[in-house]
Amino acid sequence: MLIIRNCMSIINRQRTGVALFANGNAQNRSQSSTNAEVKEQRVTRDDVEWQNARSFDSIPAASGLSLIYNMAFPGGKYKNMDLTQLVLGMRNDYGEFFRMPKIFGSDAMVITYNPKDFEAVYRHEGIWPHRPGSDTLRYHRESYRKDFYKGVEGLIPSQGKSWGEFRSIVNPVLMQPKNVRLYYKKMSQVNCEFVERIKTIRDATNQEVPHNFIEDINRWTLESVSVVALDKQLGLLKESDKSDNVMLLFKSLDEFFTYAGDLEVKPSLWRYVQTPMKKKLMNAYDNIQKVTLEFVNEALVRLEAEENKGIVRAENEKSVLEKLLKIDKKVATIMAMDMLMAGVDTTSSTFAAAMLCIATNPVKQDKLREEVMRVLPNKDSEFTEDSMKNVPYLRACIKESQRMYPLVIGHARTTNRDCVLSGHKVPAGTFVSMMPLSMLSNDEYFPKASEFLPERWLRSDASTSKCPANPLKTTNPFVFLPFGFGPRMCVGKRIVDMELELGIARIIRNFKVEFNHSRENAFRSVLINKPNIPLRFKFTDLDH
Ligand code: HEM
Repeated sequence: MLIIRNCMSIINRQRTGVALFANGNAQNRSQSSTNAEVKEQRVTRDDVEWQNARSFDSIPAASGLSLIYNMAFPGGKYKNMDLTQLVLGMRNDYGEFFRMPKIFGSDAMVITYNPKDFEAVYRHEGIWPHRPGSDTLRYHRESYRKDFYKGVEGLIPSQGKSWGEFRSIVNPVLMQPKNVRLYYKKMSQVNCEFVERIKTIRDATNQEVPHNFIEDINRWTLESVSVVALDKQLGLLKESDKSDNVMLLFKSLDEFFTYAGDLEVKPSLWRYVQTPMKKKLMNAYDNIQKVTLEFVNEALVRLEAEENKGIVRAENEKSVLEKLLKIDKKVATIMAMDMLMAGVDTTSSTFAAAMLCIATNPVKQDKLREEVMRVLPNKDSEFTEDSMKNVPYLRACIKESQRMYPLVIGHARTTNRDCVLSGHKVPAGTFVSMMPLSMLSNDEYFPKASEFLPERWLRSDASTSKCPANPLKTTNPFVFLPFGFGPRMCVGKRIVDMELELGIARIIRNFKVEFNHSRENAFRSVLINKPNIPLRFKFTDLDH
């Protein structure tokens, strides 16, 4: 999710005319200090590739003023475009490789649509890749509520190493067999509640869920990520059981996405004055912080009570939250907040994409159900680690839907070494935005790209040399990176895998799913690609 912010902040600086004129605000300082640090650590290259490359200045440059006009002013050709349209429009106008000039205090930036460049950037990113995060969240933590955060940056606005620490804690916990079983059990409970909710909200005559089904999906994803972030179920999928705090958290997470999307993408004066939307966003951040802190305090009381009763878990059986609490309560709270903020709309959009693809491809759905029936013989069977190792078609369906409806429009890094991109010298410290978007639907990279073909992600049987390579396989792995790449790839991937695989399997085991409405413009790019049509799926109960 963060990645898109980075793409956005590139565009944003060009888009928000006023923002370009200012220098010296907290956000700009953070960004430039990162770039300065990178430049200081720079290892000078003197190899043949570097010597032969053309200069940075010879990279075709977009005119800053025309970009500002086109993005921000009435009549500008990019003015009313969503991000996907903007990115495709700019490629048409400026080509596959160009730079945004160093104007009005912003750093020079390079935008590339060339997959060889993606590979070069990732291959040179080292173990601590740089990528700026959310400006509004950083402002909340570094300025607005600095007394609370006291320098703990968290994951989302991370310039530093929080994500490395998080990954080193979370991934081992989610790999311990005992923990995996426990999380499977908890997530299965959430998924069974989701199935029951679908049965309750669907229309009794046509079996379709209401037009605002995305809200129910959001409830499900928040409930699922809370199992990890807060060691707690919130009760959002049931009619009773919801405390005021839970509803405040749900509402504030929704507001965060709406307002941050608006402020970080569209022209806004928020960096200089207290706009009404900035006030609302700061209020949403305050509420997320307050409720998360209360839930973390609750968890501490729970754990203390357990300890007093003599219940002691071995180190390798401790939950993600317990491990984070061992570092520090504040760190645990901030990391939990970030999991909640990064883990709802992202997973909901990806789930919606998968369901749209599965619902509109009945032959693939039948094939998927056959596989699911083997691991879940009954509607209420339990998932086991072994069963989840045997669902290649389910995984392929999810991957293929991420290709057809990608969550993000691109990826970004501030290079920490000199790179040669599209034959040009790009010095360390340059903000590079990589845009694979149009390639995901291009036959050159994905044979029969317009078709939903999960088979392209299945391994051909390599045990026999007679077996031909999969002809549908992508021709370039750097084009499709739904969770990013390298040390800085999505820290939530393991959690997402569990949520989506278990959730989709349970739904396909319970229902035949159809979608009998138009899918035109099914998604719209705001910070991420979000569903743009009513998700009126038809869920028909399976007989057995
Ligand atoms: C299907 C759902 C999701 C997708 C497709 C997704 C995708 C991404 C991508 C592309 C990135 C940038 C990676 C890079 O630059 O290489 C990212 C970063 C991140 N994601 Fe996710 N994400 C999803 C769900 C989640 C969830 C559930 C969580 C939390 C538990 C999460 C937490 C984060 C965080 C904290 C970062 C920033 C990490 C950093 O700065 O190093 N994401 N995600």
